[in-house]
Amino acid sequence: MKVNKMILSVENIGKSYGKQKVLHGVSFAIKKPCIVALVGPNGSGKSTLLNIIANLITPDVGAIEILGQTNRDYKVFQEFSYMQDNTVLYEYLTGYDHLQFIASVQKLRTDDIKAAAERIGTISYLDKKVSNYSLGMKQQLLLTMAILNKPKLLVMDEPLNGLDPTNAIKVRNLLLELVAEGTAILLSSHNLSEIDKVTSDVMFLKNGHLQQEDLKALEKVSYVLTVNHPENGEKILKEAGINILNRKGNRLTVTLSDSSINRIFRLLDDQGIAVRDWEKTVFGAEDRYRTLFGEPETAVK
Ligand SMILES: Nc1ncnc2c1ncn2[C@@H]1O[C@H](COP(=O)(O)OP(=O)(O)OP(=O)(O)O)[C@@H](O)[C@H]1O
Repeated sequence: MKVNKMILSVENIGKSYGKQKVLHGVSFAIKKPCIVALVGPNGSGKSTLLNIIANLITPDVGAIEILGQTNRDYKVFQEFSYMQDNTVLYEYLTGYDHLQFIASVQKLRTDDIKAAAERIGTISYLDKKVSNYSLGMKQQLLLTMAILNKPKLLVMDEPLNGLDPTNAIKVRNLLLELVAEGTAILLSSHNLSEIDKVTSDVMFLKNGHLQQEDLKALEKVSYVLTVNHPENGEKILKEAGINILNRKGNRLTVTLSDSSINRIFRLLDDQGIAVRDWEKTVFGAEDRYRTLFGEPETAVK
């Protein structure tokens, strides 16, 4: 019988730098090709965790397995890839030099370099030195390096950094294509609206503790209604059991689980309250981040 191997297993990882405890008992698993996002404020330990997974940092406690093998076994690197930030690039080498180095260490073919570079769109500038690359070109070279070995697990530190909207769309599409081809992706990002577009599976790192959530399960639809009598409107909706998130000026924010917006319009209309405008929003990664980390709300217009 064929036993399906876990793609990534992170078990009880703890790490301190001197007296500062950065990660506490972090555990999670990725069982199938999908995109999982790691989110947390600056200094929350995201890079430390990714570096531990890639065996660049040794944890104080805990164990990592990639495709059923310990991450200390060099063989896992044939099926694993880690895209770090552009500080790992050598300015005085060309893009091709970087790819050739990986290909020779991993015993890949020259054809693999060409295929990866064509796929990402780096082929036209591979013979230029990295010192001549823009931020976006460096990011694309890092991506080409990351997919060269057709990894089963791809870990990415801020892959959406420094990309213009056109390239951000390309990278998003690439990530979704890779998942369809059987790659599991763990990525850290500060770009919460980009995360919302590729996954609802988000892990939040807060004070070294990990909280894994499926945002789809938490998804709430809310409506901001502009009404002529907000106080009365709030009272009527509350009495009808509708959850009012807040009232600011003449705007009421209501969250809906099973009630329909038409019921709300009817309730208000029956009492002579006019809805002058309304806007629908869906609870996403950014809203969850604010709930957890208390970021200030966007100013109400
Ligand atoms: N080598 C090190 N020695 C001492 N402290 C370190 C070291 N590396 C990281 N730290 C500290 O550990 C904490 C977590 O850092 P880490 O870089 O993992 O966070 P991060 O979430 O990736 O941050 P950012 O979003 O800013 O990249 C920070 O307080 C940082 O100062």
